[in-house]
Amino acid sequence: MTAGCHLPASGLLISHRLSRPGDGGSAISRVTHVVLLVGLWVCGAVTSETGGGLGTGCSDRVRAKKMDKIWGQACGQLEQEVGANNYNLWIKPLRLVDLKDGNAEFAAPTRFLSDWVNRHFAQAILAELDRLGHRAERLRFHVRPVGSSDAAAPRQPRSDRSADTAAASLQVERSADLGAPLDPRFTFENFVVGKPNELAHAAARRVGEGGPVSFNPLFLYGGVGLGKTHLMHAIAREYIDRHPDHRVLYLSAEQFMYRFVQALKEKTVMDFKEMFRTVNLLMVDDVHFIAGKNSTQEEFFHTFNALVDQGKQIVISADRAPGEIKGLEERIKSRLSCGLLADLHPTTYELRLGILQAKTEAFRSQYPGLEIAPGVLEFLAHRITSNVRVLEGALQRLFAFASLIGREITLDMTQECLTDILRASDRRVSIEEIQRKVAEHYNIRLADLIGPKRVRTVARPRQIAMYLSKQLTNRSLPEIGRRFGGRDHTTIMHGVKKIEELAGSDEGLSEDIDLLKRLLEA
Ligand SMILES: Nc1ncnc2c1ncn2[C@@H]1O[C@H](COP(=O)(O)OP(=O)(O)OP(=O)(O)O)[C@@H](O)[C@H]1O
Repeated sequence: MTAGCHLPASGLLISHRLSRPGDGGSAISRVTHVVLLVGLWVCGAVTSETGGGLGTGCSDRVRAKKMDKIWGQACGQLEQEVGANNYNLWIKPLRLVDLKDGNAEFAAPTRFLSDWVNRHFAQAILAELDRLGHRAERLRFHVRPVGSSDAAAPRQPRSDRSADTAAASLQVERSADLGAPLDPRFTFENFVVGKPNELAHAAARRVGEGGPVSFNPLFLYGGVGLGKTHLMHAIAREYIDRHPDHRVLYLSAEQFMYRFVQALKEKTVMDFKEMFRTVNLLMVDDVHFIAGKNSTQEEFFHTFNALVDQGKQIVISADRAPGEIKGLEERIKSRLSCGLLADLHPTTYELRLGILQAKTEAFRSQYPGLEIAPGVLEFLAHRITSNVRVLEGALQRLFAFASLIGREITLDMTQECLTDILRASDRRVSIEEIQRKVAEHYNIRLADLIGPKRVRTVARPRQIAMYLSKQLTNRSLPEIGRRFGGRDHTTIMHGVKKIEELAGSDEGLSEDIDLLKRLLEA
């Protein structure tokens, strides 16, 4: 997809060239990370600059009527296809103004909305127009308040247009009442709680309730696919349900930067600030993205402070703790660490099994009548330890495969159908498993292995576990340190080096390590 901006005489025209259906994955299926944007910013700034008619006269009025009719026909089907929330939030505010030269031209209330539609719904819209016999290659957007003027209306005086801008703002704002286009699966009810995520889950629930702010920000962090986004969506959903009149802004740090840079370019920084500083709940995903991006960090810092000063809640997610994000300014690290840091730890066997059982229940309604043999879920929970996304994908594949061939899911089928996933998982072992195996092997308590005891009988196995964690996982030294009772990364480095040295001269130790590796990789 390519996008470009042109400035025709009548106003800002954003044009986007789209790949046709079949060129790539479905646009809708890619909508996983969602922004619920309830904002005045883009509306006010862009529309006041860019309102304007497409032309006047009788033929324009006829065309406008025709376009309304076509769009009316398309909308019914689109609503079904993208769901009521997405439809109300993103598609309903559009108005079709022309179909010509391979372009489907729309009036859109804000540039943000047009960008979003273009990224996520263009293929659905083009396909629907095609189905109705109006083939177009791409969408183009005239950014202006949709309700203010149609294709036939003359350009309005500036004072009238500002009233329309307010109307458009309201339209976008009201759409929040309809609910956010959040992933419907990412709810608290669907989140399986276990030891590794219980703190993060409890804190997320508290924020979702929207009571008095007790920790600000809530900082959720953890490795890939462990449920950060799931919890963020669940918070947003719960919060909106309980406070339909509040303003929630949920976006990735990348989007924050993009919006900020755009505001700088368009000299709309004040609107940007206004939008971010008037929300009740700000949620920023993947904050590590702004590391090293100085002016974005600066703006983020001020936004953050302004909201905290007003007692507004902030929720942040990242792949690691603030102190471990390289390139993040110290003052931001310190602000982010002021609230509650909730770590989503790697899953345990019990949690994985619980998640598999819950997902199996959900799949049963999708694949009625499919049986799953005893032991299959236990096998998967034991073998696939990398992350929940992979686990979920494996189960989905199994169900799809079994339903195709119409047979019960057995252990043999599982091994055959998931060879690649199992092989890839074999290479990944969790630090927790390493610790457990090492503790078992040396017959010491797991708590001692992780704890502060310095006696040799505990300290040496601990170093072996550190060494194996470095060798068999892709965790960084600080991450390993965290899982060894919050030890500093230099301690881990020292432990790893010590074992490397000793293994060269101590045959018994080297055999022990080989045996442990084989056990862990079995
Ligand atoms: N405890 C859980 N219960 C149920 N499903 C879970 C749980 N943890 C993760 N999942 C599921 O695993 C998948 C991956 O989770 P999610 O996208 O939230 O991970 P993430 O931590 O945001 O990963 P990334 O860092 O890659 O963005 C989702 O489908 C989510 O629903």
